[in-house]
Formats: sequence, C-alpha cells, structure tokens
Amino acid sequence: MSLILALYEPDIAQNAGTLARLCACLGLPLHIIEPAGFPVGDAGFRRAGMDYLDRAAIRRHASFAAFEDWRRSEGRRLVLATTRGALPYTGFAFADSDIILLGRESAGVPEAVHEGAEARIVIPLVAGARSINVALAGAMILGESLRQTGGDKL
Ligand SMILES: C[S@@+](CC[C@H](N)C(=O)[O-])C[C@H]1O[C@@H](n2cnc3c(N)ncnc32)[C@H](O)[C@@H]1O
Repeated sequence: MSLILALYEPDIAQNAGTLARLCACLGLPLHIIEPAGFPVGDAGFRRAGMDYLDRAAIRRHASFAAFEDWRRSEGRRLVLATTRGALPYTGFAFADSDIILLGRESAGVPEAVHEGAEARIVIPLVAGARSINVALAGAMILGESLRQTGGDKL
C-alpha cells in the first residue's frame, strides 16, 4: 500500500500543480475531490506541475460523497490536515494506507468532513499565525508520514 494525498475542492491551480509534481516525484497518488476552482488542464496547473504531470497518478472524484464511497471500499483511514486540529502531525502514528486530506485554500473543509475524518492533525504555528500555504502543509505532512512509514526509502 502507499499513502495517498487528497485535495478537497482545491481553489488554486498552481497549488494543486505543485502538489501533483511533489506526489509524482515521491511516487504517491494524488486524488482531487471536485468541484475544483479551476478547469482540468488549467495553464497554471500545468505550469506548476511541469512535465511531472505525465507521470503523476491523478484520480478525480466527482464529489466528496463519491470519494467517500471509494475510500470505504478501500478501507483506508482519512487523516485531515486542519488548522483546527488538536493533534500535532509529528505526534500522530501514520499508516502507509492512510489518506492525507488537505482543505481548500479559501475555507478548509465543511464541518461534516471535519467530523467524519478518523484523525485531525495540525502543524503547530506561532501565536497569531492562521495557516500556511496548502502545498507547504502537504509537503511537511508527507515528509513526516513517509519518514514514519518507511516510504522515504525509494
Ligand atoms: C490556507 S489553509 C485554509 C485556511 C482556512 N481558512 C482554514 O482555516 O481552514 C488550506 C489548507 O492547508 C492546510 N493547512 C494549512 N495550515 C495548516 C496547519 N497549520 N496545520 C494543518 N493544516 C494546515 C489545511 O489542510 C487547510 O485546509
């Protein structure tokens, strides 16, 4: 099994393209939960993803409900990265079957998605800082999860 990164209704094509490139380079699938705030094949997405998009394993789900149907059939845990998380990401025990879900740039995820996740993890920030860029949050959490699960040994 390998970890999966998932994006909840991403708003910004360049962030999604950056994460698609990261996933391609790390050998991880990227799942995109629609609707996204940009069209498939957006120029910003392609510019950020560069030629790495050719080898990226990207799967799109028409809705969160469709994504959840698929996830349950796979028996994978949903680990939400959220600024409202109580558990620091370095203290969470990742499994290589986990799906790490990132929220939208504008609004994170709805309450029902927040509550439905098996775990809610946070990257602790200094007082007064609200959040970091979604692609950077993904990179930090993937780094830690790969370190824990041995997926960093490519
Ligand atoms: C720009 S943030 C969203 C900001 C939104 N106003 C909120 O508070 O959820 C986009 C996504 O990046 C991730 N993220 C950003 N900073 C984070 C942090 N400190 N801890 C965990 N996830 C973070 C989360 O998945 C978040 O939904």
